[in-house]
Amino acid sequence: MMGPVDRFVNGTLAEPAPAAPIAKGSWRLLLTHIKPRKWPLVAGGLLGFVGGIAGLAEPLVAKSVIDAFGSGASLTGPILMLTVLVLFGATLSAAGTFVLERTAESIVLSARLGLVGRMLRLRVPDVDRLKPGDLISRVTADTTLLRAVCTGGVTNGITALFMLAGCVVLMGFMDVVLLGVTLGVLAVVATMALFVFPRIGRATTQAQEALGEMGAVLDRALQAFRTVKAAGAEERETEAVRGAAQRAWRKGVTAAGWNSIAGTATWLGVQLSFLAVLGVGGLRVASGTLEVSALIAFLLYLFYLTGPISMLVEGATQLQTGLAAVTRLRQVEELEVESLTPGEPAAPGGTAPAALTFTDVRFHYTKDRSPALDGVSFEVPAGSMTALVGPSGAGKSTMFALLERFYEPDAGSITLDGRELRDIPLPGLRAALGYVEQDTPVLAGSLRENLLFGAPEVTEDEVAAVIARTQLTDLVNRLPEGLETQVGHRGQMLSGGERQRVAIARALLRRPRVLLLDEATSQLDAVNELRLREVIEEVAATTTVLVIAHRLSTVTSARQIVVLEAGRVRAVGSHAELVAADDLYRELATTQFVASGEAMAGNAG
Ligand SMILES: Nc1ncnc2c1ncn2[C@@H]1O[C@H](COP(=O)(O)OP(=O)(O)OP(=O)(O)O)[C@@H](O)[C@H]1O
Repeated sequence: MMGPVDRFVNGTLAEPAPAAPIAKGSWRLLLTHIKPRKWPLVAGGLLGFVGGIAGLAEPLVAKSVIDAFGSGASLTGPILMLTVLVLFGATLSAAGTFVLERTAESIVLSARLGLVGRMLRLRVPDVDRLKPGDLISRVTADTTLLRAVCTGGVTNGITALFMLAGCVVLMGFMDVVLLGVTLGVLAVVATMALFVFPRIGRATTQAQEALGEMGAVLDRALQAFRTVKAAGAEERETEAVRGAAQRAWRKGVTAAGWNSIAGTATWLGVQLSFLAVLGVGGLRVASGTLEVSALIAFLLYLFYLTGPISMLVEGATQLQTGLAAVTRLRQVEELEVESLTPGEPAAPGGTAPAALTFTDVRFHYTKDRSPALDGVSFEVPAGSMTALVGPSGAGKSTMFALLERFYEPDAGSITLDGRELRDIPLPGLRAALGYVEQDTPVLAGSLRENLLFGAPEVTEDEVAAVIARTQLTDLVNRLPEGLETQVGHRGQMLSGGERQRVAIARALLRRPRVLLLDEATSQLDAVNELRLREVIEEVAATTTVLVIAHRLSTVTSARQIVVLEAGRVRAVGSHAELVAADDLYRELATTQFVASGEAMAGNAG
């Protein structure tokens, strides 16, 4: 069966689809991240604000120091006060910055934990569609963008709004007409900003998407590291990563361009207001309706306004960046996750072998493709071995995927000991099934970690018993550090046969009621072949075994063999019966099963 990684290994990377617009729900999602930490954010903002006001008072105190020079009064008092004010302002500002940054880090952490918590519980069809590298970049890079929105976006924005409001009120006291002129000019600038901000958001989303693509290409190259080298594809893969990196750069530059337009427009707005106020104010002074001092004070306020307006623009920009990130987080957060709360055991019977039945099971991966399973019915009796055989693409792995409920059938019924699979809580169902995949069944880490992967609580005695059952004792004795030996990325340090038996041992340690075994297609040497056969036969004596068989030695030891072709059951029977009665089976047995013709003839006879 094709895994999610394979799906992205084909072909070169296409240009990403245009960035999804920032959806309305993103605002809500941004708030849900920020809301639980609103008080620390307010506290940090307030500390910074008060620190800033203390800074504003410094010139006044400095003035009294200078006045004291002139009048010959003692300097100690004013200097002491100035020192206290400087220290006070600096301490408050530093504390404010720290509280803000810490809160922002906490928001990033909780967004990451939330995503990570969902990631491994996503449903298989969704992960088939998404690229692993892109998912990783959502957890790492996109969450980081939330930091800026919390520190700059929210707090700067709120502080600036306060300052702006204060300033506008004071300007209104000075002269309402001039305030009208100022606001008129600024309104034009604000309208322009409304045009620019969504573009900053869109460019940021595209930059993040390109970054995700870069992660995806890197991931596929590292997953298939040996293949990349063997195929001499280093340069092409590097080029693909480079392409994605450059796309991220281009979009980053676009965002920077819009950013600078927003900044310049702000500056221009204030300058234009200044000219307009100077013109209108000059006329009013000339006509005697305004005092010169009021005009000067008004102009000073106008310059003071530059600060909060710039902060506001910066805040709005950062808000757009945060929204872009949140939009990408939201795409993952909206995916359904599997319910993994521990449920009742799969069915009464503890670890006793279970029977399986498929009744008229139909299943499509996608609606535009022909069905992978098209009315499949057969039974797997408890406590014996059933082999599934059929040409490539017949639907064998799909059956395992439906049994594990990675996908749900479109129609028909699958039961475990008479109980519909969909009525069994997922953890219980998966605990009842031991699943050995065909590819990469061994993970990086020690041999012990690999064995205990699905059952961390088993005893040493159980581990020893399963090692003996799966004929791994020699291997463990041979390895320099026994069970503690590191097996390398995907178990590279073990042979194919050993990997398969380690995976079987891992599945058995969960004491499954049915073992689903997707046999490796690779050729094993005679010793490993014999061992595998003995292990499977031994397991089948006490557990139900359903095996996707690629070896003659396996099919000949199966109680029954189910022949699949193009999603349908073609025949069911023993090896001898099928060799006699089914053309396809005979052909598979002579040409496809991994074994010599002599063995086949001998077994068939
Ligand atoms: N995740 C998937 N998404 C879409 N189509 C898929 C997916 N997995 C398998 N298929 C398709 O479904 C059909 C059955 O595939 P399946 O992997 O079950 O075959 P198989 O009998 O196990 O083949 P093989 O022996 O080569 O592993 C094939 O046509 C395959 O291309």
